[in-house]
Amino acid sequence: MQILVVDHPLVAHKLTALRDQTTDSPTFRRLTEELVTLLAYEATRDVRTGPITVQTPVAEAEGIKLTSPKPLVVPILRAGLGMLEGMSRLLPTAEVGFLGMIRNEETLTASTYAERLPEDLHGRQCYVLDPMLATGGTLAAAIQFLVDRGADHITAICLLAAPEGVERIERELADLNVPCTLVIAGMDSHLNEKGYIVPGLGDAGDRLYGVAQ
Ligand SMILES: O=P(O)(O)OC[C@H]1O[C@H](OP(=O)(O)OP(=O)(O)O)[C@H](O)[C@@H]1O
Ligand SMILES: O=c1cc[nH]c(=O)[nH]1
Ligand SMILES: [Mg+2]
Repeated sequence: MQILVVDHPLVAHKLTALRDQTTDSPTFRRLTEELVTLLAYEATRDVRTGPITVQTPVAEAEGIKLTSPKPLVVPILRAGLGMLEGMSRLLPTAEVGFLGMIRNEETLTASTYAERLPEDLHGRQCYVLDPMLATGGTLAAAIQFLVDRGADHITAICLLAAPEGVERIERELADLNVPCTLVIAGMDSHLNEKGYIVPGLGDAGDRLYGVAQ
């Protein structure tokens, strides 16, 4: 897996504000959207394009356009939903599929509770959105799910990752014959005993949407 930590002062500035526990939910949602748009700029460098000629008022110009099939953006509910608007701003013509996944906070095992994706993903580039890559169980399962449906190019966009989670994904998906890139705003220090990213930003879903019951 190729890993890209986006090194930019605006990304670092917004990420710091996001981490701050005094940042309220509306501000957290806005910062998440802004950060994702910045990350998406880097994450879409490999988006598939083809040549096109357009007529300017002056002359013909050679250019490019996004090709078919359209890229598929896959936010992982709940917290990944907070990243969709920021991604759509950059890739408005992409299609969107949904995966609902929850991590059991005792066992730290991820399970899927909802899925609304095309049955056939052959030839599709997929952009997975999830703010937190902690133990890596959720993202590893999501990537495997998309590859099993035929996706042939995966880019995961996360805000924060823990080294343990990245290692797990690299280990579990070592035999994947699909190019896989991870784009993140920051690589944090480690996981604590509860599987939270340290220093992290807390529970991303709760900070976006309030405490789940
Ligand atoms: O790398 P992992 O150890 O699997 O943990 C990361 C997952 O945990 C969070 O979701 P959560 O299960 O809290 O669901 P939520 O988005 O509904 O809050 C986060 O958004 C990831 O999906
Ligand atoms: O630090 C963490 C770990 C998992 N999920 C979160 O929202 N935050
Ligand atoms: Mg959560």
